Amino acid sequence: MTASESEQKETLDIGRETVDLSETPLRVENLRKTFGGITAVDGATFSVEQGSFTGLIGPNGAGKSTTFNLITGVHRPDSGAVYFDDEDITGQRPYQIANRGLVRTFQIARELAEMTVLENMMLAPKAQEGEKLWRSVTPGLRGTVEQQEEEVLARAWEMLDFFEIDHLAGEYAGNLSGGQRKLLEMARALMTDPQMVLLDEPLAGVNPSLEKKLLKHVHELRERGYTFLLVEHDMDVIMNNCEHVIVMHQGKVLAEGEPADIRSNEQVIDAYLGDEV
Ligand SMILES: Nc1ncnc2c1ncn2[C@@H]1O[C@H](COP(=O)(O)OP(=O)(O)OP(=O)(O)O)[C@@H](O)[C@H]1O
Repeated sequence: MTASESEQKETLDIGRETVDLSETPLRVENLRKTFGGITAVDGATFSVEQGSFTGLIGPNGAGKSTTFNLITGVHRPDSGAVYFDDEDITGQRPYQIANRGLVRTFQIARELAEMTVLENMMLAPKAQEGEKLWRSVTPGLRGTVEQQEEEVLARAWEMLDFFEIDHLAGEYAGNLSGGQRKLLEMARALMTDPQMVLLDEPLAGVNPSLEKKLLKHVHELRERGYTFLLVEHDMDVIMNNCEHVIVMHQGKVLAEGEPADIRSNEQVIDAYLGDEV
C-alpha cells in the first residue's frame, strides 16, 4: 500500500480502519458439500487477496452459490475448512462471521420492500456491545444507547450518500428500480463496516448506467482496502473489472489466474467459455 492510499483510507468518511494489504483474508481448503446424492462442492480450494476484486465464475450448477453459503455460514461443509484472517471460521453462524467482517449482500425480501430505504439501512447496524440491554435499563447509561443509535443513523446516511441513493431515503424499498435495489443491498452490507464483501450476481437486472455506477463504487471501495469476491455470469464484467478470476466446474476449482490467462485457458474454454471467447 502506498503512503497516499494509506492516507486516503485513514481519512475515508465511511469509517474503515487501516488494513494490511499484504494479508490474505479468505482461504477455503478442500471444501465439500453434498445435498442427498448431489455433490455441490467437491474439494474446492482457493484464497482471496486483501484489497482485491476477485471473480468467481463457472457454468450453472458449478457450486458457486453453495461455496458462498459455506463461506458465510449459511451451510456447514461436510468437510474442509474456511479461514478468515487466519482464523478457522468453519461452521460458525452467519452473524458470527458477519461480526468478524465477512459479509454478503442479501436480496431485499418482500417484508423489507414494505419499509423505507432508511429503515432498511437501520435494520443492519454495526454490531453493538453485548451489554446493550443492560445499559438501556441502567440509569445513567441510557445516553450510550442513544449515542449508538445516532451513530447507526449517521452511518446509514453516509452510506446512502456514498451510493447516491440518499434522495430515496424516504421511499419504500419495494418502489425502487432493480438497479436502485442493488445499490441498497450493497449499502446495507456496508453498514457493518466489513473487511470483505461477497457479491452474488449484484448486477442481475441492472441497467447499463446503474451497472457502471455500481462498479465504480466497488472500485472506489476496493482502492480503500475493502476486498470483494464476485459471482457474476456476465463475462465482460468479470474480465474488465476483476484482477483475479477463479473458475469452478463440477464443485472443483478448474483454473484461476488473471483474466487474460483465464480467457485463453483451454480447459476453461471447453468447460465454460465456449463461444464467449
Ligand atoms: N439446498 C440444496 N439442495 C439440493 N441441491 C442443491 C442445493 N443447493 C444447491 N444444490 C445443487 O448443488 C449444485 C450446485 O449448485 P449451486 O447453486 O451452488 O451452483 P451455481 O454454480 O451457483 O449455479 P448457478 O450459476 O446456476 O447459480 C447444483 O446441482 C444444485 O442443484
